[in-house]
Amino acid sequence: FSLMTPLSIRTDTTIKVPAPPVLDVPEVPEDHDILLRAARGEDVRRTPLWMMRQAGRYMKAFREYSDVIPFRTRSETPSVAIELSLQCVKRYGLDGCIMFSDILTPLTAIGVDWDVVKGKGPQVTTDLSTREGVDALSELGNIDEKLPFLRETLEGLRKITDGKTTLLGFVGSPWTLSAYCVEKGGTKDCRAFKRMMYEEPELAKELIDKMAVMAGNYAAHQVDCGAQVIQVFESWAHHMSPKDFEEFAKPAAKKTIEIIKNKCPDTPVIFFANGGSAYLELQRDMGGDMVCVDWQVDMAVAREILGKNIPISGNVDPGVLFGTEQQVREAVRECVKKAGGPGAMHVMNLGHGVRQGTPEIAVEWLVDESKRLTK
Ligand SMILES: Cc1c2[nH]c(c1CCC(=O)O)Cc1[nH]c(c(CCC(=O)O)c1C)Cc1[nH]c(c(CCC(=O)O)c1C)Cc1[nH]c(c(C)c1CCC(=O)O)C2
Repeated sequence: FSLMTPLSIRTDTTIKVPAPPVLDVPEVPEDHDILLRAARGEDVRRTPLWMMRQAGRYMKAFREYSDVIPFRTRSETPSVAIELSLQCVKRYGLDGCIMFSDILTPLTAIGVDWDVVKGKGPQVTTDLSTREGVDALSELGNIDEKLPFLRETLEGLRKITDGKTTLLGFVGSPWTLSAYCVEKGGTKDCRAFKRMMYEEPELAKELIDKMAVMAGNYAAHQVDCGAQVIQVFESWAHHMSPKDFEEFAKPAAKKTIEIIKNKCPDTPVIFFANGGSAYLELQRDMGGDMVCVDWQVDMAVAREILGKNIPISGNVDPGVLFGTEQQVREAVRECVKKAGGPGAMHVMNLGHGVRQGTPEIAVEWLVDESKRLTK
């Protein structure tokens, strides 16, 4: 799609693809790359912030796209992906801009078919529960050839965000990606993948290992395209016991992180295990630079378990955004205080993604309160 052509998605709807956007937020010299610097553990004057799922359906401006353009078209058309990544940054002045994409996006390049179906969520159609399925996976290969939109999106975003906000890339963790594939989408109890893990542990580990290599190289490619920080999402940590995490997920996530750090030693890596705060002590040695914690653990407890020297990210309860202004502001103040005070090796975030239906004004309160707190 060229930037100026109208993008016809349905016969009854035409949505104009925006001209290349400018990021109309003031440049604050002392905040230049504040998120990047905090993720590296450097001294900063306040706690920087971004939010998981900051680009999403809670925003009216986003729904104008998501109501009419299917997910994959939206995330794989650079001009649209750039616009959707920036909407929330422009509106709220966030310190981080995460590219609009999905953890499933790279699966296409290794021969896995998937889509996001309205009302159903992600759906995987390739069968990866068998030996034949796992053997049939291809190597990631040349990403610029297989997923050309990625470079265009990230390079475009970096040009616009440079000096104003930090550009984040991301990947799914190998265990979560494998589970998504074997479950063929969302799941209540992860039954099919658990069966594979217990009945055929070697096959499950082979699949997870292939995902580990893919995710590491895919993330390194994002850095090559302009991403400044990488977050690794173990989104389904809540399906794991500490033992499962140690045996199946952790070695593979460490391998992904190791690949990224070997190829991009200067790029901070954040590891996030959603629902994994019950085994935070197992996440001290992931090999990344920062641990992001979910909202089920008190920030003071998380800080205690991880120690003062590990940069920490999180963990305001996304549900608080349905509360009053006072409650939102209080939650931010408490989180910053418990993490060690403004700028104390902490990146403010929610403990998981912004929920659908979240009032847009509540996000304004959260951002405003975070930015008010300085050293
Ligand atoms: C588990 C996971 C997925 N995708 C992702 C994760 C890890 C983060 C987490 O733990 O939540 C990662 C992701 N997905 C999306 C982003 C964009 C950047 C951002 O965080 O703002 C990111 C970082 C856009 C998206 N990816 C998806 C949406 C919603 C569907 C849409 O916009 O049409 C968005 C905004 C699709 C998707 N993709 C996935 C889910 C659960 C869904 C929602 C399904 C639904 O509610 O219909 C898988």
